[in-house]
Amino acid sequence: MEHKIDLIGFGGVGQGFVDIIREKGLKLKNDHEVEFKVVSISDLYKGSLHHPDGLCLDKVMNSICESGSLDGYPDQPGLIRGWSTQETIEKSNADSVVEMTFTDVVTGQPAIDHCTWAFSNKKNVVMTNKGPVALAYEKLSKLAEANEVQWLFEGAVMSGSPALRLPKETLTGNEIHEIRGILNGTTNYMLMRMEDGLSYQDALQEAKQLGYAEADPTADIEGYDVLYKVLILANVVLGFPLKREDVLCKGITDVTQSAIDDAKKAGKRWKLIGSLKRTESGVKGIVAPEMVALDDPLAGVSGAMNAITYQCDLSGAITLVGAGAGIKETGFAVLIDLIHIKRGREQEGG
Ligand SMILES: NC(=O)C1=CN([C@@H]2O[C@H](COP(=O)(O)OP(=O)(O)OC[C@H]3O[C@@H](n4cnc5c(N)ncnc54)[C@H](OP(=O)(O)O)[C@@H]3O)[C@@H](O)[C@H]2O)C=CC1
Ligand SMILES: N[C@@H](CC=O)C(=O)O
Repeated sequence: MEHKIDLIGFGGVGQGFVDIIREKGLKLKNDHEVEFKVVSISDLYKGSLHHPDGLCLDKVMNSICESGSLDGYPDQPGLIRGWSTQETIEKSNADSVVEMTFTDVVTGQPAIDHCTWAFSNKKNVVMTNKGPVALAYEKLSKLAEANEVQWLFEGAVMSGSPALRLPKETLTGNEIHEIRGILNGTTNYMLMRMEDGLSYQDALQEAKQLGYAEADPTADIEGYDVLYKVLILANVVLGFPLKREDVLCKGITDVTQSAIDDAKKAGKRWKLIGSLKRTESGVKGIVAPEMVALDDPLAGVSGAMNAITYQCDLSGAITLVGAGAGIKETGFAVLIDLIHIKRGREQEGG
């Protein structure tokens, strides 16, 4: 079965996903009987390409490596250059749109528009962008449902670790009354490197180079990225429409070198924690740094690794530890969502 896709946003994650398809395309075809064909790529500065029969991904990556843009992709009959993102989503022959543009922590745009255009044109959306899920979950879910398409976003929380599919599918039947975890790879990596003696700025620089940080890393260090993940977990896992303004949010900007040294002396370690708790009046969410004791399981989760614990009424506490950020890991999240869409189509007899 062929599954045609548009890639919207072609930065680290987009290119990581393309590399996975280049490496594993044949195996995916053999194991899952699916061939993912990238028919369009649209990026703000790198340009855009569309070919209804599919783009050659080796040539795409050669062009990116040589010029940093898609301009070096060779001409061929049927190739269209220069479509805007809207034209790409509305005019291409793709089955699914993969949205990997930057996460806007105030408006969720332009990614909310990207979803709206895709659903209105009967296209599934897979996304790693957190904005639309955190800010417009109810509205966009309804639009996807009305158009009988799927909206999947496993990569939005803990990149390639199944932080959403685990509670939604494997733990289903439980009542989850509390969720707590380390939900940002950049800050967890920075806190580890600052314990090693690196300055705040050098630690941030490393996290950027490793592809963990947001395009504007203020979102990581001020806690907004965790705030978004907390909103997603509240809406999607707890089914509660928590809003941004309901969550107390504090990042790691006050965690200075001397605060790190004080924690060390006390046999503790700083971690940026996101948590949600059901209360009589709804769901309470908090994002803040905490000093955890070294024997707390969260203390051992280091670097870009993240961890999340779901407190369940039947199965007790279940903790998932895995990558919280990373190019290949987030590319995998896109792949697994696309495989799920393909499985869903099979079940419907499509
Ligand atoms: N990196 C990670 O570990 C993870 C990332 N995510 C999320 O995935 C998304 C992508 O992350 P990542 O690849 O690292 O980020 P990058 O900043 O590397 O890539 C984002 C790309 O989107 C492009 N872009 C921005 N606005 C538009 C637009 N309006 N239309 C088309 N393209 C646009 C940018 O273009 P240009 O640079 O040319 O301006 C850039 O190439 C983000 O939302 C991020 O929050 C989620 C989980 C983990
Ligand atoms: N910037 C984020 C990327 C994944 O969501 C992080 O560091 O966790």
